[in-house]
Amino acid sequence: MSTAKKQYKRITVKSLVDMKTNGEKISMLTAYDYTMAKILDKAGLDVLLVGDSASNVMAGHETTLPITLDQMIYHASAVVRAIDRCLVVVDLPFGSYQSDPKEALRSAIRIMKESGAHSIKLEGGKEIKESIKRILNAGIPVMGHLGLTPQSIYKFGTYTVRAKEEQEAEKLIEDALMLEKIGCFAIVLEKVPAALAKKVAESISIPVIGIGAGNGVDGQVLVTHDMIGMTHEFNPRFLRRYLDLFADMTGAFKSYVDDVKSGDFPNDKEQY
Ligand SMILES: Nc1nc(=O)c2c([nH]1)NC[C@@H]1CN(c3ccc(C(=O)N[C@@H](CCC(=O)O)C(=O)O)cc3)CN21
Ligand SMILES: CC(C)C(=O)C(=O)O
Ligand SMILES: [Mg+2]
Repeated sequence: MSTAKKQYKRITVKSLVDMKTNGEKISMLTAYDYTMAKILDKAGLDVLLVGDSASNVMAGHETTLPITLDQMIYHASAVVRAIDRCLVVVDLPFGSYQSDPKEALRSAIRIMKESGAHSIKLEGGKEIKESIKRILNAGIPVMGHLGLTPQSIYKFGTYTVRAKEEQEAEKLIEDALMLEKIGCFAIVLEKVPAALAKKVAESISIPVIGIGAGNGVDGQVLVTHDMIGMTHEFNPRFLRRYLDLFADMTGAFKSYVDDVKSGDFPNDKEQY
């Protein structure tokens, strides 16, 4: 009897670099739970990001700062249980890596060991170079994140577009080159001018994945709940909404309330 196994083409950090080399764009969305991750994996996404945006989207906080390492591990382990194909990247949350390289490595190891994820992402450039090197030395793939870095929101005060000025743009390019040099497998570029993002993508061999960074980069990422219209009153220019689930779901919930109140639900067939 044949023992045919299901063959899944799993996405690895190597596949992403190959995609850039072959000119194939990389698709990435956020996932925080099993059910959504299952749908995203089946739909053919390349990368799932367990983003610290879970702090906003899942828990209702105003910023990403409050979410804890334990909470990120809880979200990441649910996502990992759902996937057959996607590469899973997990954000190191605020406060879990900024103190020193040893703390950063400890946090990264906890994510890898306790969630089964494949890689981690940290916000920042040269300020956290030693931490990134330490994590990479342990064999953990690292994705960088430059431009708008929401964990530093209180340093800037706004979510406006970053690196519009020459000096900031130069630092961003230097940081991107450094992240490539020390061995990161990809970089997220958030809310920077399209021309700058294109220049960065053309200057390095690792993939640049943009959010609000134009079409000259190697892939795109959005927050899933934003692109399916579940979140409300978040309308940055870079967001394309593919569904209006806030309205559709509200309609469904209203119908359920009506059906319960009227006694229409359950009917004869919906009982024992
Ligand atoms: N739901 C959600 N979606 C996200 O994309 C997201 C989060 N949460 N939480 C963490 C970060 C924060 N991010 C943000 C936040 C705000 C803007 C933004 O463009 N805000 C305003 C403009 C602000 C300004 O110009 O001062 C907007 O146009 O909505 C962009 C990305 C991206 N991330
Ligand atoms: C917006 C993306 C890149 C992110 O870091 C997150 O969802 O936390
Ligand atoms: Mg994040």
